[in-house]
Amino acid sequence: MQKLDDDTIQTLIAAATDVMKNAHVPYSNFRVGAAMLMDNGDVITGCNIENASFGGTICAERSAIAAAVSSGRRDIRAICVTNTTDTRITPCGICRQVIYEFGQEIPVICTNNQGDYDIFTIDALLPNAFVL
Ligand SMILES: O=c1ccn([C@H]2C[C@H](O)[C@@H](CO)O2)c(=O)[nH]1
Ligand SMILES: [Zn+2]
Repeated sequence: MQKLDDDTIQTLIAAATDVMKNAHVPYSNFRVGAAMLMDNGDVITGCNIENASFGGTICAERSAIAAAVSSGRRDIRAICVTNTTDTRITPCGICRQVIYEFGQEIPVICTNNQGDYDIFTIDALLPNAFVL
């Protein structure tokens, strides 16, 4: 896995934490924030967006990826995901598949409300991923 320096990790945690304020979570009240480091150094964020039709909910990770790809950027160097609890959450199965689409070596920084984190490659989180 490519080494991520601690400054970069802290920047991503801060951005993921900040974007949680925008989460639309009237059903679960569970805020999630994602922040991605792009190849050019930009940080692109996303929050979860819930829907009355629960299956229409978009996770923070896919929200960030949709924002990046829609603006023509798809070189994801790392993705950080955080939440407001003391659990270091990992991306759901759908998000793992979507992250994998943009690179099997992408580091996923999984953090909690204390700033504790674990880092896994997406390949480790989604072994034997589906590919076309
Ligand atoms: O990695 C995750 C896991 C869950 N959620 C969201 C979806 C839903 O709004 C809420 C509860 O599942 O958390 C994310 O955004 N990312
Ligand atoms: Zn998800």
